Amino acid sequence: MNTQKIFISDVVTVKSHTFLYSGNFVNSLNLLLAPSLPSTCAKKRSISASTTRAAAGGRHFQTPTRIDLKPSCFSPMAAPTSDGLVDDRIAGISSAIRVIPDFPKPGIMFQDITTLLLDPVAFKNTIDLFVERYKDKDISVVAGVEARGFIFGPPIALAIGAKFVPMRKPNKLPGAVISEEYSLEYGTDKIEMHVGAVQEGERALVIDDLIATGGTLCAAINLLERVGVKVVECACVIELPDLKGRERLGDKPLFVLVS
Ligand SMILES: O=P(O)(O)OC[C@H]1O[C@H](OP(=O)(O)OP(=O)(O)O)[C@H](O)[C@@H]1O
Ligand SMILES: Nc1ncnc2[nH]cnc12
Repeated sequence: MNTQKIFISDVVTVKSHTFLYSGNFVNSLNLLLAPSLPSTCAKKRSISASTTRAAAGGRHFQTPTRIDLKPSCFSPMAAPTSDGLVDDRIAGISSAIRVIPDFPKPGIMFQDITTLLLDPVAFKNTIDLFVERYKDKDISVVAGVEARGFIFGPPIALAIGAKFVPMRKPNKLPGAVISEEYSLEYGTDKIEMHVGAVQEGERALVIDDLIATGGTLCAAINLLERVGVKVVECACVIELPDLKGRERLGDKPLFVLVS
């Protein structure tokens, strides 16, 4: 395996939460860290058509219609595995993630994992890296956060012999639920879990595609801990470190592949 040394940051706690898509600052990060990226990374894309989507919690985004699904810019850097070494599969995962400037609104560099899903090798490597890490950790619950945690969570759960528990946006689950509210830039949002999906004393992994401010993962952790589940770790494909979501998780370990 080809490896290189990488710094891993520690986990600390912050209390406040502001929801934001990681915009300007990730933009500058990409430009700083990836001087060899195609120049289209820095340019605004033309929007050929748009539709308005009302998202959960009242967020309204102008959604550009795109023509191609080929990677046009790449995530700037591969993140470490737990031992401070970079697995050589990480570079392929990183380069399969497309970055869309100005989506869903101007100034935001959207980390698009749909291109990762189009690459069976990179997608499998993503799942394998998580499975290798969690297969011997006595985890009985993989909790995935809607929507993109539903893509990565189930194959990990199947591979490690755990159940998959969806943590859904409000009013989607048909049975009795417990809810956890969390703050957004403007207003609040909520995630919900079915009552009885997990039992006190179980050990859980929380999985999502990306951590930005950390509000979503915090809410997922709180939901599980409220019913007596031990959250062993949170795992994401992507971390946007400058948004300090890791700090918001307090002493809860966070494992990411790409940042
Ligand atoms: O760390 P945070 O600041 O909480 O942000 C991270 C969350 O934001 C994105 O989901 P989004 O809320 O856009 O929902 P979606 O997956 O349904 O599009 C992402 O998939 C995470 O779940
Ligand atoms: N920049 C970003 N790309 C994709 N999902 C996000 N969720 C929050 N910020 C995001």
